[in-house]
Amino acid sequence: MSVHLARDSYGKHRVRVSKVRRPREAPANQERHEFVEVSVDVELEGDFAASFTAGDNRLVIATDTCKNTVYALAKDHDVATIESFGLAIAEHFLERYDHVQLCRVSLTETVWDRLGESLHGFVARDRATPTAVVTLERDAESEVVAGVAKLLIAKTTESGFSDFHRDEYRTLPDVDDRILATELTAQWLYRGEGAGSGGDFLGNRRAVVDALLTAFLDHYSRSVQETLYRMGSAALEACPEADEITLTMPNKHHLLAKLVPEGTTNDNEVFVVTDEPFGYISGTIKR
Ligand SMILES: O=c1[nH]c(=O)c2[nH]c(=O)[nH]c2[nH]1
Repeated sequence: MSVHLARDSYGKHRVRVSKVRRPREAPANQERHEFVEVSVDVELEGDFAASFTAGDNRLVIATDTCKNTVYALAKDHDVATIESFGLAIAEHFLERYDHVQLCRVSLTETVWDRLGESLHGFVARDRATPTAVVTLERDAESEVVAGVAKLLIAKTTESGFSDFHRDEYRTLPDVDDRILATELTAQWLYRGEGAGSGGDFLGNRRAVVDALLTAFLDHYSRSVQETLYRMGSAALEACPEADEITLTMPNKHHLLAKLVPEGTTNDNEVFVVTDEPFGYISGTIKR
């Protein structure tokens, strides 16, 4: 039997690093700190086939070395955005190692919000997580996919679902007033110029998330599908540098509860919240 290595990559995942930005103008407990935390996945492709097929490790940059590199770069970089930090990491691997052909860096940020007015106290936000996937390949256009995950949003009216396909399997009635709830994931793509280290990733991120949330609310939703398309279109309008955006919007169902005693009315007030099964709607909108 003849086989060959069709594709390979390797690297280190979940390199978790935090950074305190300190002005160093006063004692630690009297100066205002900034605190960021990022989980980084580094993947390399290049001249590594021999390590798979012949046990030849000479060109292998150990995954442990990949991990050390992330910490080393975190010292020199301000980690102002995960997009720019990801670019710095990917650029390092391509510049330092001629035999690396492609470096993909995937990052997830744990956002620490300032605790009140404290100089150095923070509380973690476990929602609306910023994400980024940076892919740099030799002699190819750079690509940065910025995103947000776990953005749980709901509206308690201005949503319905009716006039959908009728056949013998359908039991769901038309409804013109329901809860629309979803855990939004959005990923928008920058290519070429827009994917450079000079990109305004933070400003664009704010504009995209703002546009998504505004568009979630600004219309009567006839379906998750329609709302997804309107949200994605608004995001592209708000961020000219992004070429396309992919949204996934699982339908977090809130079903009208049947109340006892028999005959009690439920005027759209009490709902059964179900995790499974759930509707899953996704779409990519391009310019
Ligand atoms: O917005 C919706 N889209 C669907 O495709 C669908 N299917 C369903 O059962 N409820 C809904 N709601």
